[in-house]
Amino acid sequence: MTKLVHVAVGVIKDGNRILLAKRPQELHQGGKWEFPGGKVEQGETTSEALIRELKEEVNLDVVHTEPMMEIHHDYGDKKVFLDIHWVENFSGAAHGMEGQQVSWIEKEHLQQYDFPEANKAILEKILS
Ligand SMILES: Nc1nc2c([nH]c(=O)n2[C@H]2C[C@H](O)[C@@H](COP(=O)(O)OP(=O)(O)OP(=O)(O)O)O2)c(=O)[nH]1
Ligand SMILES: [Mg+2]
Repeated sequence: MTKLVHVAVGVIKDGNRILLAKRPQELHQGGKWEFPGGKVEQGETTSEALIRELKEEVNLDVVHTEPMMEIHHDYGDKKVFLDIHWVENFSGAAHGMEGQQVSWIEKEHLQQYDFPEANKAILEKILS
């Protein structure tokens, strides 16, 4: 049986730009670009998990998140439940706290990046 992971994912918006981070090579789906986020721990809401993860991963102070969409995806070696929120209310400057590359990308250029398979629907929603 493959494990199921509940992930809080943030589509962080600053005007027309969205924040992307590059997944470290050694992780699941490594080398691909992602929307920052991470596993929801026991007792946390998705929003609480996302606020914690965004501080840990990219050093942003987030005040509020807004549910956007949910995606279930089976990678074969891992099943993920992506609980995706919009993040528009934050302060600070984005920095890759774990040494990962982070980049603000214009919406129109997002399709040029290599994302995990599950992210297709997120891209469509951002561009809709
Ligand atoms: N943060 C994030 N994760 C994504 C996206 N798309 C996508 O399929 N995922 C998957 C990749 C991972 O399997 C999982 C994210 O979990 P994570 O970042 O907490 O897990 P991890 O690989 O760092 O840690 P581990 O489970 O290997 O211990 O969700 C995305 O846009 N953002
Ligand atoms: Mg993570």
